[in-house]
Parts: sequence; structure tokens; C-alpha cells
Amino acid sequence: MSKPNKQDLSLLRDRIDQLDGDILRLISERAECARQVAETKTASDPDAVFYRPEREAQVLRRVMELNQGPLDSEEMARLFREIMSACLALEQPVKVAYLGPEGTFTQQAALKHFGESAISLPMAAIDEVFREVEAGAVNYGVVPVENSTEGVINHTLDSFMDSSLHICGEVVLRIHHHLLVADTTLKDKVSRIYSHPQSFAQCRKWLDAHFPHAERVPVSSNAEAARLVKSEWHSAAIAGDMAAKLYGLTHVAEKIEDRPDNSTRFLIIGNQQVPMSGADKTSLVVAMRNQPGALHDLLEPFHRHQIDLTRLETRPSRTGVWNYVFFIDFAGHLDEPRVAAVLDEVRLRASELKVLGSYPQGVL
Ligand SMILES: C=C(O[C@@H]1C=C(C(=O)O)C=C[C@H]1O)C(=O)O
Repeated sequence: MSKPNKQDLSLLRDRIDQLDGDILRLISERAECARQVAETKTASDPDAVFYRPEREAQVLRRVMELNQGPLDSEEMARLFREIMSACLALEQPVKVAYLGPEGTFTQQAALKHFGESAISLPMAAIDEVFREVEAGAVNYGVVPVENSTEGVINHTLDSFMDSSLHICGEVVLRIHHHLLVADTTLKDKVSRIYSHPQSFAQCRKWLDAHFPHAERVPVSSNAEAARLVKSEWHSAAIAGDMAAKLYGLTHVAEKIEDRPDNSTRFLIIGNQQVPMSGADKTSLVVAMRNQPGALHDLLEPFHRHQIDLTRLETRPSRTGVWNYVFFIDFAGHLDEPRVAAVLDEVRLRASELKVLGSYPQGVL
């Protein structure tokens, strides 16, 4: 194909200007529709929740299905994610508490899920995120629950045992770690590296190969690691892009995680019970009596009804009642008859069963 000449360029730019005008008009029209939906919701219920996780998941899935390129479907869905976030904020921005401080992967996950128009508030600990949502100070919370390299985040599972909150959604984030330094750091004199223990674990092989003698100092988050290196000329941090940007650090090495598919799954917690979206997951916590075959008895109904288990975790119980506690995730929604049937059976076999929530499978 020959290169466009100056005249072609100006024609193409005219066309782009015209299309931008159309897009602008259509987005405004869409925002007006969303505003009317909000008015209708408030008219029938003054305490109505504007944000609908199942509807947002459906909108994004539809965009991905309709998309024919040249933009990638995920890229297109990300654009629509932001349009929806802005439409919703017109009525009422969603307030979200996340495991902070600012610049953590959990903040990145919160913004990926709710879009940049959400108000995100950092909390110092996972149970604080739960408390803030329970107290009604925020609409939702975002907490990490499992990493593909390092496994489950026990703190989050334990918090669910004492909480009445529901899981309203999930979001999976690819985790890329970088070795970061400040402008004043002497790069060849790095003798200390700060990071979160999970991040050290995810970059162990790279560190052994490249910095076998540097002291590894675990801190409470990788954003905190990024903050600390600002004032130390011989230190580096392992953290993500958000933290690097927040503290103005430069990359010495990029994507140093040992596994290229390293990702973390986060849960959205709230007070809402989410209706079916068409592709959902359900999470349970189940206590079984301490007897032979207990785990088999628990899993057998899922197998018989051909329900796809996506995760099974065991946690030590903390009370007499919770002898053995299993966290189970499976594909399906509580409102589906086959799911309701399995739960009825499991309830008979378990000493306790708590449904943590049915929610849309992560789209982005
Ligand atoms: C417009 C609605 O409300 C909100 C805005 C949405 C949107 O912009 O598409 C989707 C779901 C809700 O979070 C709705 O419920 O349809």
C-alpha cells in the first residue's frame, strides 16, 4: 500500500473529526439514557442501588461479542468500561474501599473493575475493607483472594467467616513486577530490596539469579516498598506500574515475575445479592463433621449434577462448630434450579453452610 499523501491525510483527519462528533453525540445520548434509568430506579425505590454488576457484565460481554476489530475485544471492552463508569458517576460515583496504600495492585484491580470515575479509598488492612463496607461508609470493597503463583490469601478467606457481606463480583489482574529505583539510587550499588512477601515469592528465581546477595526486606505492600526507596541511594523496590508512577521511580528491569502468566484474583464485596448475568460463579463456605469420607460426601453432589468446581480451599476452623472449613467456588448461580438442588443436598451433609454470593464471572 502506498503512503497517504498530504491531501489524503487531511481528508482522513476530516473524517476522524466527523466521527468524533458522532461518537460524542452518541455517548451523550447514552449518558442521558443511563440517567433516566437511574430516575426510574429512584422513583420505585428511594434507596435504589444504581450500580448493577450483572448488567455491567452483560454490557461488556455484548461489546466483546459484537466487536469485529481492528481493535482487540478486550481493548474495546475497556473503553466501554470507562463510558459506563462515567455514566454512573453522573448520578452517583461508586465509592470503593481497597487494600491500600495508594498504588497497590488492589487499587489497580478496583479501577479495572469499576472504571476511573469510581472514588477509591485506601484501607490499611483487609478486615478494615470489610468493616468499611459493613458500616456503609462505602458501597463496595476490593480484596485479593488468590494468586496463580503463590496461592490463597488466607486473611481474606478468614474475614468472610465472621462477615455478613456478599461477594458481588471478581476481577483478575495480570501482575507484572518491576525492579524500581529512585533518581538518586546508584544502580550498581543496590544492596537492599524492599517488597511485599508475596511479590518476593513471585520473583524468587529472578532475584536469586540477578541479586543473590542483596538483602530482601519484606514490607506491608509494594507501594510502601516504592515509597521507602525514594530516600535510600542503595535500595530498590519490587512493585507494579501504579506504584512506580505514584513515586516517580524508574524501571531497572521489567516483568521480573518468574511465571509470565502470574495473575491475582480479587473479590468485590458488598451488601447486594446479585441476580444472574448468564455466566456466573458461586462461592460457599462449608463446615463438615470430622469423620472419614467427609470431603467425598461434600463433593459427590457437585459431581453428580455436573457442576464445575473452580476452587477448593481448606482452612483450619476457629470454633468448635467449624471443625473443617472448606471454601468452594463453582460455575453457576444460586437461582439456577440445579445449583439450588445441589445446595439442598450439601446442606443435609454439612454441619454449616454459608453462601458467600453468586456473582458474574470476571469479564475483563
Ligand atoms: C443504566 C443502568 O445503571 C447503571 C449503568 C449502566 C450502564 O451505563 O450501562 C449499567 C448498569 C448500572 O451500573 C442500568 O441498570 O441499566
